[in-house]
Amino acid sequence: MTPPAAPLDLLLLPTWLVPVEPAGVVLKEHGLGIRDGRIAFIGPRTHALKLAATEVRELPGMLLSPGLVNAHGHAAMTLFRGLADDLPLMNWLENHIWPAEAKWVDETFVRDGTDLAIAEQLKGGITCFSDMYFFAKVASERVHNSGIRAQIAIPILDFPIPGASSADEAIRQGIELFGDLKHHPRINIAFGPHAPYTVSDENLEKVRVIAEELDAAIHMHVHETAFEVQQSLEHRGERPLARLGRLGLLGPRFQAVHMTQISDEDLTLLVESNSSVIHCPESNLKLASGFCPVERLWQAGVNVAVGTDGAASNNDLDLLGETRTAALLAKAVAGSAAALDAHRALRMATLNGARALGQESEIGSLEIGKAADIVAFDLSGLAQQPIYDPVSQLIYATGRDCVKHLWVDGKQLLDDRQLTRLDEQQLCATAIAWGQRISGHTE
Ligand SMILES: CSC[C@H]1O[C@@H](n2cnc3c(O)ncnc32)[C@H](O)[C@@H]1O
Ligand SMILES: [Zn+2]
Repeated sequence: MTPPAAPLDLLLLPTWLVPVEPAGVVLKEHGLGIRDGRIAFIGPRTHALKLAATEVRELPGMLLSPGLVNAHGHAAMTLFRGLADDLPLMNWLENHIWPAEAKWVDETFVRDGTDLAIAEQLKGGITCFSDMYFFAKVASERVHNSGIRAQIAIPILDFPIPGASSADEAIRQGIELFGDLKHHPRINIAFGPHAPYTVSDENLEKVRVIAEELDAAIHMHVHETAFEVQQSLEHRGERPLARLGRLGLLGPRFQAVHMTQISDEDLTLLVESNSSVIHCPESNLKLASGFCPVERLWQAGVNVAVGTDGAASNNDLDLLGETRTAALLAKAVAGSAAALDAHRALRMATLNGARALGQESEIGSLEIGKAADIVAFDLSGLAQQPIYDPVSQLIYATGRDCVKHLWVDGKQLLDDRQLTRLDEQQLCATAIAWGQRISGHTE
């Protein structure tokens, strides 16, 4: 006789359950059970109600989906939100953001800015984010404390940055943090060479060797603008992606952020290397950087995920809104209304993000055995009625204010829109104080 299964810790009974895998499926009258932080049951409601469960939550009018994965951002830059708007990339970076970072970014800044970013992301349905910012150890501590999941990419540039006096120093710190956190259940350390125009061949080679040795991901801004490609052609005689290919960086662990410029040769390199592309449409629009041809990449078989980029170039960390922008923009860029339909857009914001971060066996879809990283969207409001296809409604007609509950590893981090582990009022007060200091109102 097989012993009866242990009771579920939690049984969720939503109106719609969208597993994302298999693609295009919407389950009605179904339940999802969680045990020990993992998805232990998905099945018809009638069956679910016969199971022993410590807690049962009816979720009427709600759609349960995998937590959103924000595949690119600079978390602590929340404290620079709105500091330098309406500028093109290099002017924005060189004349505004890098000077502000040199003046203000220290461990306290990263602590407070990362906490603010985590809170904003949890409230927006994001259960996992990728971060690429200074003082990565501090960011990893904030992720650990908050309960969210993250990939933390160690920033590497040829020049001194806050927290590291050289690329060698940054790489050394990265190796140490990788070792410290290699068994962490929610944190992965990656290497983040900033961009082709800020990292030499010599330092890129070092990153390749270390990432290969540790089996770590490489996360990098690539082909963000036409200017970047043109400069590289003028000074090096090759396109940045081709250079990365020549140096051996491309591969399934490579995450190319932006990719607004894609030649036929670039596409072949991405496909053959099985690299992922991280699309950040709102940052690309705001900095007038260009358009990533998502549908062309998708049809060629490239894994495309979505990211917000930092709050200084977006200016929010709203991945649901970003996904809507991505879906709309993809149609305009492809010249086809069928490009990036709502179901594929949701897949891009969940399972593709998980895959880009090397996490698809753990997260990104609601499947038995995966971590219980789940979000409940409330579709009962008037702006969502009537509902023919709840996924269409979610992508095209729903804002992040409809995020009602959220779990990471089965732990509830958002309950009825309230953060369970972070103090929202305190976070606001701290952010306001930083804003006053930075804009020169005090001190
Ligand atoms: C490598 S640490 C982060 C570094 O990148 C800067 N940054 C933020 N957004 C962008 C972007 O869209 N393109 C290039 N660089 C960006 C950030 O300010 C830090 O200096
Ligand atoms: Zn970025």
